[in-house]
Amino acid sequence: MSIALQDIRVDAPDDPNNQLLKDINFNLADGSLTLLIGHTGSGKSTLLQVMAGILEPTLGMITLDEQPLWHKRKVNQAHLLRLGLIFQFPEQQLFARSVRQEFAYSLRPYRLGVDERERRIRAACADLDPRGVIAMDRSPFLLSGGEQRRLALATTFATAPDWLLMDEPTAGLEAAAVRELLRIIRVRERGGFVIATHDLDTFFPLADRVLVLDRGALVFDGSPEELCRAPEVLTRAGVGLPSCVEAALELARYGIAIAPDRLTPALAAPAIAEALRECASASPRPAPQAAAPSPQATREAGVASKPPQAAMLRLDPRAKWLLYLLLVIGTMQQQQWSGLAAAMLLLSLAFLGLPRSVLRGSMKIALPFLIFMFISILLAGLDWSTAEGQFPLGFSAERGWSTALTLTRLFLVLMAGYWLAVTTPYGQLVQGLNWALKYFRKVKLPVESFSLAVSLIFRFIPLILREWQRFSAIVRARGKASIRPGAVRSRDIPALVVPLLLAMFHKAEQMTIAMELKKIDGKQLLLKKNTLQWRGMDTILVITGILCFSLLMYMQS
Ligand SMILES: Nc1ncnc2c1ncn2[C@@H]1O[C@H](COP(=O)(O)OP(=O)(O)OP(=O)(O)O)[C@@H](O)[C@H]1O
Repeated sequence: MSIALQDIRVDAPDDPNNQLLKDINFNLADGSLTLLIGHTGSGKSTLLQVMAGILEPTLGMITLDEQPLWHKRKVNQAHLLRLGLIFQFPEQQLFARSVRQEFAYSLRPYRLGVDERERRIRAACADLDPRGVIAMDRSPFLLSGGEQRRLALATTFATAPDWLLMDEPTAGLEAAAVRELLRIIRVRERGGFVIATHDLDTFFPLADRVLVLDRGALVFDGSPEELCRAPEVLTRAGVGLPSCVEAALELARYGIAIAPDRLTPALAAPAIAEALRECASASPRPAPQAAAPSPQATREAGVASKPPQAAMLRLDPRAKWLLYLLLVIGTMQQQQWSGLAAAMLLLSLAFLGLPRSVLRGSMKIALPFLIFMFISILLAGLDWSTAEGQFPLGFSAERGWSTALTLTRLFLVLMAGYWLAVTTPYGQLVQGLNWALKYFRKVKLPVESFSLAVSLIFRFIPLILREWQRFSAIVRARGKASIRPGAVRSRDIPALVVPLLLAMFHKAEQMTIAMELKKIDGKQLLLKKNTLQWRGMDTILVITGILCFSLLMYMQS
C-alpha cells in the first residue's frame, strides 16, 4: 500500500500563525523503510501522527493507495486498520490486567476469528519474545521495563499493519535491546516502516530513504548515502552528523580521504585501509586542519523565533493573583442569581482572546462539573411525600435552587482557578504567590506550606491536560476509531485513564524526589529569584478588578 502526502500543512491548535508542518509533499513506496530526522521540535512526531490519521491536517491531502485518508473530518476506518503507530516509550500505554487483554484490546477493531487472533498473537510473540518469558495470564505491570516494551511492540505487530510508524523506537534502550529491535525490523516480512529518530548510526544502514525536517519544512528527501555526501544539510537543519560522516571529516583533517557515505564499520574499514595505503606511498602526514563548524553552533544560530504570546500571558502574575482573589471573594459573597450572573459575565470577559485550545481545555473541566451539578440539584430537590393518595415522588424547587446557587458559586471559583493557571506560567505563578504571602509571613502565619501546596496543585493542572492529550492520542491509535479529532469513546476510557493515572503518580514521585534532593519542605520558598515586572497594563488590570469587585459587593448588599 503506497502512501502519499500532498501540500500538508498543520497549524498549532491555539495559534494559526504557528505552522507546525508546512507544504509537506512525498510519496512512500510499499515496503520501504523511511527515516524522519530533524532537530527537537522540528515536527517529526506531528508528521507521524498526521500519517497515522490521529491528527487532521489543516490543509492538504493524505492518500493511501490513492484513496483519501480523511473524509468529512473522519478517518477512513479501513485505512486506519492498515496503519500502526508506535509512540515514544510505548510501554507507558499498557493498562489491562493481563497480557492477553492487552492483545485483545489492540486486536478488537479487526474483528478476527479466534484462530486468526491466536495465530497473530503467536506470530508477534515469536518475533518479539522468542524465549517465551511473557506469559499470557501475567499482569503487564509485573513485567520488567524491557519486557513491557516488547509487549507493547508485540500488540502493534499483531495488528499486521501495512505501515508501521515508529516514534523514537530506540529511546531509552540499551545497546543489546537496540540490536534486538533491528533484528525484529529486519525479519518483518511485509509492510513498510517510517521511523522518526535521532539515532542516525543505528538506522542509516537499514534505510531506503531519509526525510529531513527543519522547523516544520521538508528540507531533504533522498537516500542515506546522498545525505552523508551533503552533510551541510544536516548541519543547517541542526541535526548531529552520523559517525561515518564525522569520521570522514576527522580523517580528512589528517589528509586521509574516504567517502563519507560508508554507513557501517564493515564498509568504512576497507575504505580507510585503502586510503592509508595511498597515504603511505604519498607525502608526509599533514598537520590537522581546522574542524568543521559544530552542528550545535549552527543550530543555535538558527533557533526559530518564539511564537507570539497572548496578551494575557504577558501580564504580571501579581496583578492576575489580585484579580483572581477579588473575583473569587466577590463571587463567594453573592446570595442572588443576579450577582452570580454578573460574576459569570466578568469571568467570561477574562477568557476573551485566549487561544481556542485553552477554551477547549476549560470545557473538559466545566462539563463534568456541570453534570455533577445537575445530578446534585436533582438529588437535593427530590421530595418523598408520604401523604396518602398523592404521588410519592416530588421536587422541591426551593431546595433545588438553593443547591444550584451554592454549586454555581463553586463552579465560578473553579473556572477562575483554571483561568489563572492557564494564563500564568508555573514559575511566575509561584513568584506571584510568594509575593502575596510575604505580607502574611510578617504576622507569623505558616504561609510557606500553603505556598508549596498551592503551587504544586497549579503545576499539576496543565500537566494533567498535557498528559490527557498524549494518552488520548495513544488510545485513538490503538482503538482505531473513526471519530472526530479530540473525541474519546467510552470503551477506550480504561485504556486512557489507567496509563494517565500511572504517569501522574510517576510524575508526582519524581517531583517529590526532586524536592527532597533540593531540600524543599515547605520551610523555604520554591523560587527565590524575582524576575517580575510591573507594567501600566497591570495597573489597569488591578483597577478594573477593584471596580468589578466593588460592583459585586454592591450587588450583594
Ligand atoms: N498541540 C500543540 N500545540 C502547540 N504546539 C504544539 C502542539 N504539539 C506540538 N507542538 C509544537 O510543534 C513542534 C513540533 O513538535 P513535535 O513533537 O512534532 O517535534 P519532534 O520533532 O517530534 O520533537 P522531538 O524530537 O523532541 O520528539 C514543537 O515546537 C511543539 O512544541
